[in-house]
This record gives sequence, C-alpha cells and structure tokens, in this order.
Amino acid sequence: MKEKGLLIVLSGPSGVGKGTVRKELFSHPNTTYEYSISMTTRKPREGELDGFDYFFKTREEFEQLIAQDKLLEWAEFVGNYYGTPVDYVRDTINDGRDVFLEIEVQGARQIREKFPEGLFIFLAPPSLSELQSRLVHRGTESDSVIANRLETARKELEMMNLYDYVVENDHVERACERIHAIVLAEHLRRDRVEARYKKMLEVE
Ligand SMILES: Nc1nc2c(ncn2[C@@H]2O[C@H](COP(=O)(O)OP(=O)(O)O)[C@@H](O)[C@H]2O)c(=O)[nH]1
Ligand SMILES: Nc1ncnc2c1ncn2[C@@H]1O[C@H](COP(=O)(O)OP(=O)(O)O)[C@@H](O)[C@H]1O
Repeated sequence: MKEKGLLIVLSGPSGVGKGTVRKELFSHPNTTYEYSISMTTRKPREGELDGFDYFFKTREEFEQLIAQDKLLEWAEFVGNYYGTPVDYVRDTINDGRDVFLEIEVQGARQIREKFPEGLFIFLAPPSLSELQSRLVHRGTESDSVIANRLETARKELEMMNLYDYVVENDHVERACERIHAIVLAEHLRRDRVEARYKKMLEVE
C-alpha cells in the first residue's frame, strides 16, 4: 500500500507572518509540499485571485459547504469564515504527497482532534510588541480591526503548548529553514518507526 503523505499544519497569531513564511516556502522549487487553498467569505484584497489565494465564497455558499461536510475544519475569524476543503486534503495525502495548511488556531485545534497524526507547527513572534508593529505596518486593516486581532492574538499565544513544534519567526528565511528541517526530521522519524515495525513483524 502507498505510504500516506504528511499533513503539515502551520498556525499562530494573526500578523506573526504565517502568510509571508508560507509564500516564501512555496516560492522555492524544491518545496515538495502541496499548499491547500482555503475557502473564505472575506473579500479579496487588492491583487488576490480566486482559486489562487483563496476560493472566495458568499456566506450562503460557505454555510452550504459546512452543511455538506465538505470542510475538514472551519472557523469564524474576525467576522469571516475560513475553512479547509476536505476532499483535496484527503486525496493528496492518500496519494502519498504532503499537504501544507496555513490556518488560524481554532481550525488547527479542530484538526488536532480529528487528525492527531498531523504535524503541528506554531509560528511565534519574537515579542508581542513586534507582533503589534507587524500588524500596523502591513496596513491592510483599520485600527479597530488591528486592536481586535491583537486581543485575539494574546489568547492564541496561550495555545502554543498544544503544538509539536514552536518556530520563532524572527527572520523569514530562517523560519522557513526551521520548518523544512522539522518536516525532514518527521519523515525520517516516521520511516524509522515504519521500518522497525516491519522488521518486528518479519521476526515473529
Ligand atoms: N481555520 C482556518 N483558518 C484559515 C484558513 N485559511 C486561512 N486561515 C487563517 O485566517 C486568518 C485570516 O486570514 P487573512 O484574512 O488572509 O489575513 P492574514 O493571514 O492575517 O493576512 C489567518 O490566521 C489565516 O491563517 C482555513 O482554511 N481555516
Ligand atoms: N520575520 C519577519 N520580520 C519582519 N516582518 C515580518 C516577518 N514576517 C512577516 N513580516 C511582516 O509582518 C506582517 C504580517 O505578516 P503576515 O504574513 O501577513 O501575517 P499572518 O499571515 O500571520 O497574519 C507583514 O507586513 C509582513 O511583511
């Protein structure tokens, strides 16, 4: 039977740099993971494309996806729905390829419960003040949305201990190298466990 791919979940507070790190990871031709494009009811930002950055949906369409069980997880984050298409994730993993999700912490928690064999990586800011300054400098949200996201971020940081790894996003390239190293180590670990298990079965 074909060995399954890994489900890699990158999460962390808003503004920590998840999107930036993910784009950097996927800008390298040697990145072998497949990025799962999420569904959202958020309006596209300038330059964002449907089917590339997100699948942009109306609230009615999204609620229908929930009702039809088409989402591996979903969450309402600062007034909008976000969710992961279950078929894409299942088919890709079953085909032996690694899937990479970049999602907020409520969704990551749901996946941890449904799919504990996933690899959970928390992207952490160097400090809360650096997190605030990243949100302000990004300039995509109003002051009230930033205040709301920062308040949420404080609670999100408390969930760090539920993850397999914490990666500090001090420099984007360094954070990417750490993520690559973690995925590689996890593959080696799983291969070793698998080989050992097969060997034990042979002996008995
Ligand atoms: N639960 C969940 N969160 C998602 C999904 N896709 C994106 N997100 C998260 O939703 C949050 C808001 O995303 P977005 O509006 O693009 O803003 P930004 O990432 O803060 O620039 C971020 O924390 C994303 O990681 C998803 O499929 N499920
Ligand atoms: N390592 C880093 N050092 C400095 N700024 C960063 C770093 N990573 C991301 N940023 C900046 O922080 C802001 C938030 O990053 P973003 O990727 O949108 O965060 P998230 O997806 O977690 O909400 C952006 O302006 C981005 O350019």
